[in-house]
Amino acid sequence: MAVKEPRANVTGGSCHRNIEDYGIIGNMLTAALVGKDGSIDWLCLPRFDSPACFAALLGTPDNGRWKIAPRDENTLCSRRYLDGTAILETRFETVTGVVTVTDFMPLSAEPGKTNLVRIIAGERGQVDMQMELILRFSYGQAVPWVQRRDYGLSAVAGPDTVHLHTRLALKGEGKTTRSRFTISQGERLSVTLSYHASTLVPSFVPDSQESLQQTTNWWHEWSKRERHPGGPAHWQRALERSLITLKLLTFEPTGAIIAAPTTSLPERIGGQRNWDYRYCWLRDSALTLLALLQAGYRQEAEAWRQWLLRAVAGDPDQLQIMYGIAGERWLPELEVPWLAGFEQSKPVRIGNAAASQMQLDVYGELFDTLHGARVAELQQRNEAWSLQKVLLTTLAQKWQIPDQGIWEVRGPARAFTHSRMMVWVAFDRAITAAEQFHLDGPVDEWKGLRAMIHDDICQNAFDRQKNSFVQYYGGKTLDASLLLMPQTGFLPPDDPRVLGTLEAVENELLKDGLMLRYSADDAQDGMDGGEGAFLVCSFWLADAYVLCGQRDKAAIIFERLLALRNDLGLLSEEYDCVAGRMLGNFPQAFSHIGLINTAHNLLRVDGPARERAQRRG
Ligand SMILES: OC[C@H]1O[C@H](O[C@H]2O[C@H](CO)[C@@H](O)[C@H](O)[C@H]2O)[C@H](O)[C@@H](O)[C@@H]1O
Repeated sequence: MAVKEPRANVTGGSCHRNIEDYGIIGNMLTAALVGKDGSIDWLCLPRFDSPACFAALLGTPDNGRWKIAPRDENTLCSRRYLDGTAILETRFETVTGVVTVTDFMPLSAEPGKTNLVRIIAGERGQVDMQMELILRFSYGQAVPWVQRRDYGLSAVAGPDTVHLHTRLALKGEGKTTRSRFTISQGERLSVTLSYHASTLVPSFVPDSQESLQQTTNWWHEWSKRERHPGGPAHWQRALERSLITLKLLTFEPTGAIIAAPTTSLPERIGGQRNWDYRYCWLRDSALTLLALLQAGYRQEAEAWRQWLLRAVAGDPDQLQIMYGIAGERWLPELEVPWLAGFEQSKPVRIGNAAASQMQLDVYGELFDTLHGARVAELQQRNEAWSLQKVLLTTLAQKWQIPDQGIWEVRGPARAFTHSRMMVWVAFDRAITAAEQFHLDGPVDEWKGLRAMIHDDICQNAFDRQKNSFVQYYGGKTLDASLLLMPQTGFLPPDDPRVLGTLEAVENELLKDGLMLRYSADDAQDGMDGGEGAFLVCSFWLADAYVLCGQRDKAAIIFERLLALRNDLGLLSEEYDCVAGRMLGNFPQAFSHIGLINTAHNLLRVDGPARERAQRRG
């Protein structure tokens, strides 16, 4: 259901609205963020990780945007996705009438070509409208060569060409293309932006209405495949939206899954915790895959496994924690000096230096996921098992090396408890896989290592005074990732050390009812200033409650988290409880994975947390 709300100051010159004011549309090659005010402020072409041609999200309108909205700024705005689709409809109500703008990206038949269609429909009375198109390639910097065409216009900037197809009268004003028009009840107009590489031939959308129908049908077919766990209607709607959002974060040509389609949406307004998430983290994508798999989406799981085997192929010592969407390894981190940043949160970064970090937990996530895939009877692949055996040989040598941990700290490397626990998971799942599926390997040796790692963690990471495990060996601080202990099967949920940790984490990291991932003040994570509550950690708290038999508390926190979603059902990475607004990249896979898993944990006796714990050897 669309939520009607008054719009304040959303059509003025500044682009800065809240993160939750955006919706996402996409075609599994790239994605765009559409503001409540009808402005598309973020679009990278041709791929998720390509330079943006609309970058107003991280700067000013002059960094590129495409806005279609009533001329009258005094409008009521509401929006919704068409049921079971990624097609976004924004409805504007003015004193003279009502108009809807329907935005979508048809699925591309040719890789590298993208169309973005906007259909404007008069619903009641008459509405005076305006369109403003500011194309700035190369992350909001390069002004293209624009030419008028009988179908609209073409714009070329080096490797990139777009065409605008429309019957609207266009007018060039400075470096902006504008159109003013009136739409009456029953009238429909459409504008399509078509992208292709400058050396290729364009592909047009001949009939926008037909394309809308085809795109709707495609999404309906996809949504129908979902395995519903039942539950209250609003939970089911939330699950469906989260699954569609995860699907939008998959890169169809390779099967890669990105962490989020944006870069540098800040984890603290005005701060420097601004990172590029348009890449494929082994951790995030493995967890996405498990979430898709349990909802019945096996095809995506198989495609990701193929991506994985290609990406990590080669020398096991060169395993990275993240890759580009085609498996690229070199993701140098650069700053974009001409973009002012979301609400002046600088720098804007592209690329991510975390790619060269050591994070031992990824081994555990990989092994857990590959084991989950085997259990789900995805097609068996011998090369996957060969790769796993080689990785364990490397891991056996380096599991004691301090690392950067799940949170990718930029401070000192440490013996992080979560990293070591996930190393234990890697050996544990390998043992289970070998025994359950009769796969060959030095199982006794692995069992010895598994026992040694377990003892090591229990001796060095448990603080008797606090009656809790701690973030790293010898440390005093806590970490929300410790909540995963019972669901990895490392210790049973009724173990007094697990219950002690749950209580300590609640006491120290639960702020305003939401979880911090750690206390940034004493974490020495290499960055200044704190950050918001990290949403996936609150879902983990709910999962721990379910496992520890505190289901009512789990349901309360789950409802609280559902209420934080924006009016379209989307979540960013973090939440600022004081300001009551979203923080961090958006929409973020991690947060939506959390939502899906917790819903299943609450609804099914054999939910994913319990299922995961039972994978223990
Ligand atoms: O907080 C510092 C780090 O923040 C980012 O990493 C976070 O996002 C990743 C993708 O969702 C996730 O895998 C990781 O656990 C999170 O901490 C950023 O990408 C890093 O460069 C940065 O060091």
